Amino acid sequence: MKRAIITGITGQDGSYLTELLLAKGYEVHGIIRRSSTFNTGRIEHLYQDPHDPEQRLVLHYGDLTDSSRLVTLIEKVRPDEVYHLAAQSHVRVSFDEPEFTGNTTGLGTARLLEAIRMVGIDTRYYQASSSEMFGATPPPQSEVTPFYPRSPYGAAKLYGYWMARNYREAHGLFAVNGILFNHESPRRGETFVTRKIARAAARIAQGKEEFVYLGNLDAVRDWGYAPEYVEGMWRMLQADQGDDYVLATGTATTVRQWVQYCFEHVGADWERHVRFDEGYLRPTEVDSLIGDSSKAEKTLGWTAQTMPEQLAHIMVDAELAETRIGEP
Ligand SMILES: C[C@H]1O[C@H](OP(=O)(O)OP(=O)(O)OC[C@H]2O[C@@H](n3cnc4c(=O)[nH]c(N)nc43)[C@H](O)[C@@H]2O)[C@@H](O)[C@@H](O)C1=O
Repeated sequence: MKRAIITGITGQDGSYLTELLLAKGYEVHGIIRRSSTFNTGRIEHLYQDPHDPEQRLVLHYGDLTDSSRLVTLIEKVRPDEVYHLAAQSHVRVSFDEPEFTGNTTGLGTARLLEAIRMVGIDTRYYQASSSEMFGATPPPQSEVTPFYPRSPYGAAKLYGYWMARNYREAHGLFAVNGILFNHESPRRGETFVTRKIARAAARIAQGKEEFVYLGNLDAVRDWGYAPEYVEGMWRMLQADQGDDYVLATGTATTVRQWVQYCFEHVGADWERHVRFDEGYLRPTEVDSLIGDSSKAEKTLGWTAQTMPEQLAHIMVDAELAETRIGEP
């Protein structure tokens, strides 16, 4: 039985990846941060009885700022595969908390890689790199596009990217960078723009809210469906050697178009309900991200199946179903 460690298991991607790996027969070890409130909502359906001998999901407390804990966990689990997904992942927040973002998203990666090297195990390592690393470089962006990060988050991710490459080249680690463009789902955090809008459209249609406050509607993003992207992560670690891959749909959508997709789906006029709040603007914006994932298609046989408009409908439908629960 293969064993995997996932950092960031409680997040959107962590939860879909856990489902995928359990279905493939893996034993999955997740690292979670201690909190006084429950933070395991996205994986609860997978983690029912810790005393069940059939239970193949094991959770461990740990944190990316705690190197000795990372060493003991790697030593204890001795994973065949490590998926490093944990990060302070909110771009806007990274402008307010640049040091924390650098410490977790950037240095946290160095701590994990160094833990693997210190324990000396033979494992395969997935680094959650990001299209934010391209920042100001115009689209289309591929594996050979120069980087120009425009936020503390993008800069921290770029450090992680180069650390993973360095461990591959200097220490012979099977390390992979998955340069993933935005990928969304009903499990997306509620402050990211796709989920925020899908949720608002549903609630406005149900008469629970009247307005949604947004920042820049002109930004262009390449939004794909998260469950397909975690399949791509797994494929990267099954390849013959460690390499870097872009995963994207190749489709450009503005935030405004996303608003239209969501509001049209519930039959509401978006212009009556969307208001501007400058608090959601960023000091520097990434204007346009559109990925070219032809290398992943050629090498891994991976292509995005769900396109942005269909994705918007999936997310709005999930919100409508969710908000109806418990209604009289
Ligand atoms: C690949 C990359 O993908 C994500 O980063 P992001 O693209 O910044 O995602 P977002 O959903 O926060 O913003 C998308 C766009 O939408 C604009 N926007 C307008 N109005 C609001 C607004 O009200 N809220 C937010 N959040 N954004 C807004 C905002 O200015 C930006 O242009 C993370 O997963 C990150 O971890 C990652 O790696």
